[in-house]
Amino acid sequence: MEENKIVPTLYEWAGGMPMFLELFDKFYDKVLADDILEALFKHMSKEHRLHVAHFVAEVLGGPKIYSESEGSHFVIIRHHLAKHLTQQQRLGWMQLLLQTADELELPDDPEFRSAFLAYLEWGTRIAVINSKLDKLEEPPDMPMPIWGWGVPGGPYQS
Ligand code: HEM
Repeated sequence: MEENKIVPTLYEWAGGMPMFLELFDKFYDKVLADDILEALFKHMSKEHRLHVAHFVAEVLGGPKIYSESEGSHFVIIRHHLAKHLTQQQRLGWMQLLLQTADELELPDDPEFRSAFLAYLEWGTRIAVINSKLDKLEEPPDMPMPIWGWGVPGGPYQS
């Protein structure tokens, strides 16, 4: 990355809130049509897809809609407790999300995709770990995660 360039957040580079809303809307449509994932999600609330879109957008540098009016990192972890998620389910979740990202033509530059994938790997593995627990020992005011560009430092801007 060149010097003196303003580095956008991952949220901005992805396309902002309209992109996150569409991404998770289409993604959960696919989840409900998926043999492996349907049973897990068939009772999810109407707001589920909106909350996940707001959460991921915030982690990637977007507005604090999730943490200020919908939940917290503690709350999101609590949603996964005792769900006993499997690696097969996690991989199915990842695969459908990445497929949706391609279909919606999220930026596919190596810098963005490697950072986005790193966050998804981290977040889904945390979800699986927490799903094996029955209760949370963490403090309720634990901070929201914040994800950045990692080693590339930003998108390639010529
Ligand atoms: C980055 C990764 C993930 C994020 C950010 C995330 C986010 C969330 C959020 C915000 C909720 C609560 C939604 C609400 O307010 O109604 C939730 C619930 C849930 N998540 Fe995740 N999640 C992730 C990964 C996963 C994975 C990998 C699975 C399983 C394959 C999973 C399964 C579930 C289930 C079963 C629920 C409860 C659904 C219900 O209410 O019936 N999550 N997740």
